[in-house]
Amino acid sequence: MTNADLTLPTLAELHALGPAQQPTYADPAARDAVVDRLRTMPPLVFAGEADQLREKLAAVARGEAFVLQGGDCAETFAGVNADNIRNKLRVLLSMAVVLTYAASVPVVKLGRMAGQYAKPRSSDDETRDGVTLPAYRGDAVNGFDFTPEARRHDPQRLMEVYHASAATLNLARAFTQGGYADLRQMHAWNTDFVRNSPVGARYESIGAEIDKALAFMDAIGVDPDELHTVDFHSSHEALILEYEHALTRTDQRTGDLYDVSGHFLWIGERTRQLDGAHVELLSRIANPVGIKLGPTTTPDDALAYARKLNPHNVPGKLTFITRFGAGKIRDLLPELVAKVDGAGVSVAWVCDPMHGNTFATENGYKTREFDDVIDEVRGFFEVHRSVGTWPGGVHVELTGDDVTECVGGGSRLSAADLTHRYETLCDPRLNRAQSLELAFLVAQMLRER
Ligand SMILES: O=C[C@H](O)[C@H](O)COP(=O)(O)O
Ligand SMILES: C=C(OP(=O)(O)O)C(=O)O
Ligand SMILES: [Mn+2]
Repeated sequence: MTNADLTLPTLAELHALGPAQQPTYADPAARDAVVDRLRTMPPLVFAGEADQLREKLAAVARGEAFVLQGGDCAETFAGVNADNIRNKLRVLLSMAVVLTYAASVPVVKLGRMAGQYAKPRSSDDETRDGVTLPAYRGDAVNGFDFTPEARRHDPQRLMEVYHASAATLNLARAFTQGGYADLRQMHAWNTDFVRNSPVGARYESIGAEIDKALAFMDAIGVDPDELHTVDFHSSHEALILEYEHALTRTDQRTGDLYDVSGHFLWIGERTRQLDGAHVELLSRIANPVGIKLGPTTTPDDALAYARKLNPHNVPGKLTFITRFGAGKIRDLLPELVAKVDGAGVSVAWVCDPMHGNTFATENGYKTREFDDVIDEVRGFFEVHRSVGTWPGGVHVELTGDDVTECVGGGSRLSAADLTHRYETLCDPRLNRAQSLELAFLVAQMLRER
């Protein structure tokens, strides 16, 4: 048994806990109709798949595997097309190959994909040229256009989240199981604009070594399935209670509850109140779950989260995703890790080096400096090394396209360069080259351990 209590609180009971960051729907009857309809929809993922992922994350908690979790800050309905999904998948697959090959460690691949449509925001409103409207909260809630109609919270969008997630998952399953993820295709994942960069060349040279190894295996008649398909899992922040509640179902095999909107769900930094609705809901499900821990998290908080979210201390059930910022991680993380480890809590530790390192440029772009991102990962490795725990993975906001949203990296993007292709609707993502560079640097940190 992975959870404490097999009953599901009602939506009304969850709302009575005063959840943060929820949409305000003007028409409760329209909202209820959407929720009722969602309750009848087939599961997007299967409970058995969530169990398999939990087993893989158990290996991470034991120090035997590494998590690569990545994707957009905010997926969009407009982004549900083959090119966009393929580009994200291939950057993740390329990064996973670099990590697996260069660091000889199994990589658990988790997309921030097929459900990542709802955003918590710092402010409820946005003002432009003296006009104030509700803030954009992700395509799950409202539209990005700065008009009163677009910014209205519309419950019908939850139905669209379901369909967009289904379409994305369907293509991801086809890509990862249907031949495209074959290791022999790894050169094809390297797109032109990266191939001609130093990091692209480095990737191609790993590719040449892998080709040699594959030819050798061919010659001796070894051809394992693992070379042809990839295990890929979906994840998103479980933010909108209506949506996650409607997709929480009892598994016929075990009688346990699963949130079938994704394989892995996490609780965000802004909704991690210990007695709050998000922690309550995710404490009832058997999926592997994560919780973002920012710099205000005390060691006792972390122990309380573990007791609540994983009362039976099941390995692989709980992931702590720390997001302290490069300037704080070395000071604040050691005590947290030491206390959790000392209490015998089984947890996978994952580093989100993005959300503690966001700043605005003088020309008004929300950005992150590539060196800060790397420095936070480095700090994460240092802390785990000093405590004697396993740095279990990274969680990054990235895209498969050649966008200009984060400064720095091999091509030294400057603040002025951000004007070229700044396309995110929420937080700045690493572009494809920056993502591959990060993979090489993390592989090196793993090797040096
Ligand atoms: O993705 C995370 C949050 O939604 C995001 O960082 C909030 O950004 P904001 O401060 O612009 O609202
Ligand atoms: C909202 C996010 O992060 P955090 O909850 O850590 O701020 C996110 O992952 O996009
Ligand atoms: Mn974000």
